Amino acid sequence: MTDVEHMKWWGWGVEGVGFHHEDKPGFAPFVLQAVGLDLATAQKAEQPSFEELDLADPVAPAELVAALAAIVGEDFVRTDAMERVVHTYGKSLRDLVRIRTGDIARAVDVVVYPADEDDVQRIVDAVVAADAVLIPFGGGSNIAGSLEPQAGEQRPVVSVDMGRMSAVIDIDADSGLARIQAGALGPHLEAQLAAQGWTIGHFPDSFTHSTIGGWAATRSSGMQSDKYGDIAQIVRGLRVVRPSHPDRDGVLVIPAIPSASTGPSVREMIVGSEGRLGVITEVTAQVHRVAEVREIQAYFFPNWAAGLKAMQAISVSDATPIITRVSDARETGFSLATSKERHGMDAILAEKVLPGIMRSKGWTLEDICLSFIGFEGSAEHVKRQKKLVGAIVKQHGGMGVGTGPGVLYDQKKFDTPYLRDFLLDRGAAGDVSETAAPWSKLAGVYDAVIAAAEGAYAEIGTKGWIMCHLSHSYHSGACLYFTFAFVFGDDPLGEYDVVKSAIQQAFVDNGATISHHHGVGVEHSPWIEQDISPEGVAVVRGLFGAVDPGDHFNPGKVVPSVSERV
Ligand SMILES: Cc1cc2nc3c(=O)[nH]c(=O)nc-3n(C[C@H](O)[C@H](O)[C@H](O)COP(=O)(O)OP(=O)(O)OC[C@H]3O[C@@H](n4cnc5c(N)ncnc54)[C@H](O)[C@@H]3O)c2cc1C
Repeated sequence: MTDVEHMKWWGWGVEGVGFHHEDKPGFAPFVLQAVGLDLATAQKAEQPSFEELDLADPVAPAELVAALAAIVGEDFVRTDAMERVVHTYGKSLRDLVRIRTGDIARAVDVVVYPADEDDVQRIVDAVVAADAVLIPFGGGSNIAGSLEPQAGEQRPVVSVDMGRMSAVIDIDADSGLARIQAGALGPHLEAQLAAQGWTIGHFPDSFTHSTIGGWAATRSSGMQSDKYGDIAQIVRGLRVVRPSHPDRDGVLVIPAIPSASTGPSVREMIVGSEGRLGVITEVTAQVHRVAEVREIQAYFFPNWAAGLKAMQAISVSDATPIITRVSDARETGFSLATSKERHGMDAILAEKVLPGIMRSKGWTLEDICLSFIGFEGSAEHVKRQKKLVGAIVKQHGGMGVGTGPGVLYDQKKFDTPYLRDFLLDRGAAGDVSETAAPWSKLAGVYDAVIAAAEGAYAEIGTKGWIMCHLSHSYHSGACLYFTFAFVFGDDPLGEYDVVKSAIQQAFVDNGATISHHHGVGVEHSPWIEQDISPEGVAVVRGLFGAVDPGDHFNPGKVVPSVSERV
């Protein structure tokens, strides 16, 4: 036993926890209307059987396994089937479908658990000496195919699980800088920081099952990025282990300097490198004092255009919210459908009074858009922020409805990821694609993506659903986050590819990026040239090739491999 926590081998999160709709009366009718799935009659699939997985024997030369065991001890080198399966995929829809159907083209061979940076250095050197492949593993939550070995990989593949390295090492309270070991999962590092009155302020939806090393390696962004920044801003310093040289160890050290003019930023090269430049062992993160007051306020807008314009106005105003988020009318419908049953005054307010007020304003209820805006700071600061935001909302025809829905949003934000498994159990795919674009292009991107998804559903002959919210606002633009779902036919992955590809292509065709915060992996790399230009890809490929000429570090991710080795 390693005591390192992992998610279910076949799905999201921990065993025994899942999505339930029995207490949400609007959910079943919503799903029926959205994708034609009748939850009353849908057959629920059996939980996949681990014993039925057909896993090839590991390519694990005895000398390599012995060398790794000599570094970390035998208990921390694993070649058993469960460990290999858990470390082979992330949690994208493709991963979930493949794992459920036993489709594992190439599993990792050996899993090793270093205890400290010295172990990592010796593991890296042993892997390179054995001409093997090394894939760093954080929480295994990525959804871009960032972990899977290349299908044709002949060399042994070693997954380096960072889970034993999960400490907050120290906090420089003067500077608000915390040194954190790369394998710390969100709740673990936040608890250690909170014990001393600090927070990292980085809360991706996958927070419970992802690590700070993984966040850095994928250029992650959390729901409070408007105030605390994306991980690229939060990561100030880094330690990264690379192969050692005859005259020095291989630790690349980026000190935590607020800003430097020292040539191209190596820190920026590491952030988003998805394991291709080495193993991140430590991150020095900007942390903040836990705020005195935290409030998530809910607002409604008469339509999407008004909601977008209001978010843009907030982003360039004096207001500094932690979250600005607005859902389109479809996602608003979904949110209302996943609300728990209401009783008494609560029901009367939500179902009669509120719609009555909206109608009296001339709003069409099918067009309304729900928005959450979050505030943190001193009581006085929060009060002022709410006033500033309230005025902007009003100018754009919106209205505030208080903190009630915001409290619910805060409570259930980490539960929603279980929904994908619920749908898959009943023959439906649900997944996400997200992007960012300048404000001037956002409305066009939105329209193009909705049209592209509808075209894709028509192509595969199914009734599909797509909805969107705006989150992560910047001065020049914002992120659009699309969620799509459909009941699949005989070829779930083929059909999924048609929809996902149509959406990704619509991003690049309309001036948006292929990924705002989910990284590239292998799932988004087909569009990387269209995103950063062929010359941009040549630069990235040149970097990876020059510092890893043997193609040992997570080959094939971010930019497709051109190595002859696979
Ligand atoms: C339901 C769901 C919701 C999500 N929500 C968000 C969200 O809100 N925001 C967001 O940004 N992402 C989100 N994600 C995506 C995912 O959680 C992020 O990509 C996350 O940063 C991955 O972290 P991890 O620790 O799980 O890394 P892993 O999945 O284990 O690894 C991801 C990549 O990073 C590399 N890596 C990991 N650790 C290291 C290390 N120590 N050194 C070098 N390379 C390393 C791996 O080799 C791999 O290439 C979501 C995913 C799911 C399934």
